[in-house]
Amino acid sequence: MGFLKVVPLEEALKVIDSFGLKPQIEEIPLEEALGRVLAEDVKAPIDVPPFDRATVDGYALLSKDTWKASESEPVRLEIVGQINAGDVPTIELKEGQAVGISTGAPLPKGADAVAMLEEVDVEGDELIVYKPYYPQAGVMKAGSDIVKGKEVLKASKKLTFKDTALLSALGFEKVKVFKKPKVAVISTGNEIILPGDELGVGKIYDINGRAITDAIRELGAEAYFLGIAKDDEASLKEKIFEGLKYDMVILSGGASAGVRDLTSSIIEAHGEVFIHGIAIQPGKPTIIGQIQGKPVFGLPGYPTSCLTNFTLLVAPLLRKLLGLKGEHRKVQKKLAFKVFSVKGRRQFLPVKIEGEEAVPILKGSGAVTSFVDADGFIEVPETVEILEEGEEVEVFLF
Ligand SMILES: Nc1nc2c(c(=O)[nH]1)N[C@H]1C(S)=C(S)[C@@H](COP(=O)(O)OP(=O)(O)OC[C@H]3O[C@@H](n4cnc5c(N)ncnc54)[C@H](O)[C@@H]3O)O[C@H]1N2
Ligand code: MOO
Repeated sequence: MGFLKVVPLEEALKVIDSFGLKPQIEEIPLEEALGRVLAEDVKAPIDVPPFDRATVDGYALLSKDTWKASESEPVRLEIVGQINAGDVPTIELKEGQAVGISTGAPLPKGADAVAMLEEVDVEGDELIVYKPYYPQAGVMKAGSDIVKGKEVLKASKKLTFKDTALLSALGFEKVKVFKKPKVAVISTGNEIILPGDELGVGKIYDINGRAITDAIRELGAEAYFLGIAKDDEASLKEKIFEGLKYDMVILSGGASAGVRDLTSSIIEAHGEVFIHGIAIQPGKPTIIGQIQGKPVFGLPGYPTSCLTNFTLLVAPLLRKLLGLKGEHRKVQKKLAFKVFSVKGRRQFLPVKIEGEEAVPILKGSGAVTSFVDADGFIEVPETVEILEEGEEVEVFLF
């Protein structure tokens, strides 16, 4: 067993593209839409508010009746009833009339302003008005918040509570969103145990399973952690086949060329291995294959290699399936100190951002803190061996 052929990153990305996975759309209740990605542009089907409504408790009236009103010469209007929020107004106001109205109630026909309760007096069925009211005073016009037909949300938007509030205001009971891809996650290795298990000699707690599962969830997709497969054919095969219930399978560990590294031979036995080895550092021992038409990724065991390759290979696929647009977020920083890189391998160096500086983390890909402490990574091309202190670098944020 050995690496079949180490290929450039672009070739690995082409293979992933050739799986031909496309975003799927589903309609879900608004109740479940928070955090989901909108699959279509949304136009307002109604005016908001849907009717001219009172913004204060008081009296609806005809503004022109009040234009001559003053403290010394108040205007008297006849009170002809009361309209409360939720009522259907049947009254049509005529000159010289006013009607009691509560905040949120629809304005009756004829009325074009509302006088606040505190500003008027009532004597019997007479309203005494002491100042002029201009048209629309105390009124929120139909469509003044959102006008019918306006585009309010764009496809590919991850819905926040503000967006779901907007959709609710527009009366959407259901929303079209992109389906969440379902991903099976498997850690492999006789040495890997789960938190809660006793830490025997030679054992280590699982990092990759947790990291990948939660990275997938953070993107908005569904992750199913199937636990740890032992380094034997039966155990690995069982977990991989369990994983084929989902849209794709991600394994970590067992991807390099050691004698125990069975992942590649199992994929080959039941499907195809397209790639076994990518010319990047970290992350060289990576497998991309398929079984029963489902993509199967074998990521390296070293945690930082595993997470880097998840970020470079799997996350873009998941983002595409989730309907998310936009490239990796990048920032320009200055390198905090000189670093040496391996010639002939494209390197992704984890860095921490401190102010205007990108500080390289040199603990190696076997360290969990290489990615936990990192804010992102910088790319060093194959041809570059030295990056100088103070050099401008582009940091791809995690
Ligand atoms: N002869 C060669 N050996 C190795 C090569 C190579 O090119 N030729 N590459 C090295 C590099 S680089 C990497 S990266 C590792 C990756 O190897 P595997 O993918 O086979 O991973 P394992 O051997 O299973 O594990 C490596 C390391 O990571 C620990 N590990 C594995 N899974 C987890 C997990 N879920 N959580 C935490 N830690 C994990 C494992 O215990 C090992 O210490 O191969 C090198 N060897
Ligand atoms: O490829 Mo390993 O992933 O260099 O650390």
